[in-house]
Amino acid sequence: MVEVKDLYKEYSIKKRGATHYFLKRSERTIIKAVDHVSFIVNQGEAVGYVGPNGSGKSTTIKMLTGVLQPTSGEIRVNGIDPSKNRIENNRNIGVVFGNRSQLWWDVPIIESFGFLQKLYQIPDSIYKNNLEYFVDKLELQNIINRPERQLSFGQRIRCNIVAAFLHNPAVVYLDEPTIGLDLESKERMRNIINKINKERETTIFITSHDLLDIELLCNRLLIIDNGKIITDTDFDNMLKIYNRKQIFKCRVIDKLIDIPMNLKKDIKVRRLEGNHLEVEFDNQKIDIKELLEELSRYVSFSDVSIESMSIEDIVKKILIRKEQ
Ligand SMILES: Nc1ncnc2c1ncn2[C@@H]1O[C@H](COP(=O)(O)OP(=O)(O)OP(=O)(O)O)[C@@H](O)[C@H]1O
Repeated sequence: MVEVKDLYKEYSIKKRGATHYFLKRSERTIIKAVDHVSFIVNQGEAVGYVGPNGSGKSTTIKMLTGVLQPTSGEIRVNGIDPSKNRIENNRNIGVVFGNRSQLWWDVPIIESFGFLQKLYQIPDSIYKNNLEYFVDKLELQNIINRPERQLSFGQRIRCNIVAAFLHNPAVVYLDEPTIGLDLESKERMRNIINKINKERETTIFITSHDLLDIELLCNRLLIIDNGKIITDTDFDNMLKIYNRKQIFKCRVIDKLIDIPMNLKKDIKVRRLEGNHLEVEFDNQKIDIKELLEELSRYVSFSDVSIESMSIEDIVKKILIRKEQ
């Protein structure tokens, strides 16, 4: 279980023109990277931690893994304070940073795994089982005898996934685990993370700008913006609320009169570019016949389709609504 209470982290950066090594408060700018955040993640949950660039995701993960010390607030991961008991905490957790490796650059991958076995004191039987399982599932047979420096980016990430899961951690943090991967590698990665989460009840805490990762892997979504959690929601519940909103797309043949952004209450123009028109409507309040009648007052159209909102649309909407 991951318990986070009133977590706060500020960075202090030098103002332009400040010259001294020890700076007065007036010579520093304070950035509130994580601003009094609280949440609990139960064992076996898969939580997506999502937000715009600079919203505080990596800073949170660094504090959860014990790399950074909070300015104030409390973290307990299975009862352990990560920054005070880093070694003990490391036995419980696995970490994958999409842009950083935890393997040794010049050493064959299998030897890196061997070092990790010693470091985490993984019993031989567990190590052997896990190694066989991951090598097979991630198709690493032909790469584990080569050093990391000889591997492609995708192969390196796959090896790092194994490194994170070898010691059967209770919690795994994944920071942009599929960044830079091709579609097939992303799918393979998601499948294995999903399987481990379901079969071993490993808690998964994942940040990704690819919201399909979140949609396919998580059952709960935390949205952070400017260091604050603005949404903490069960995924199914969120979809139920937002899937009432649907997107009507069509090709405009002729414009009769200028189309306003808000047609009727609950019908909004999302996009009008060239002859491509997209309209958002609430399917609980507006039926299709009513929508078509309303649109026909402004345009004639063809090639009609209706789609549900993507997770990306929903997150954007939540972020925009918060700004207003
Ligand atoms: N070492 C640092 N020193 C000063 N400010 C920092 C430092 N690291 C991060 N920040 C600032 O803290 C805020 C949060 O950054 P963080 O890296 O946690 O965001 P993020 O949500 O992970 O962003 P991204 O999606 O771009 O990776 C940003 O304003 C960032 O500029």
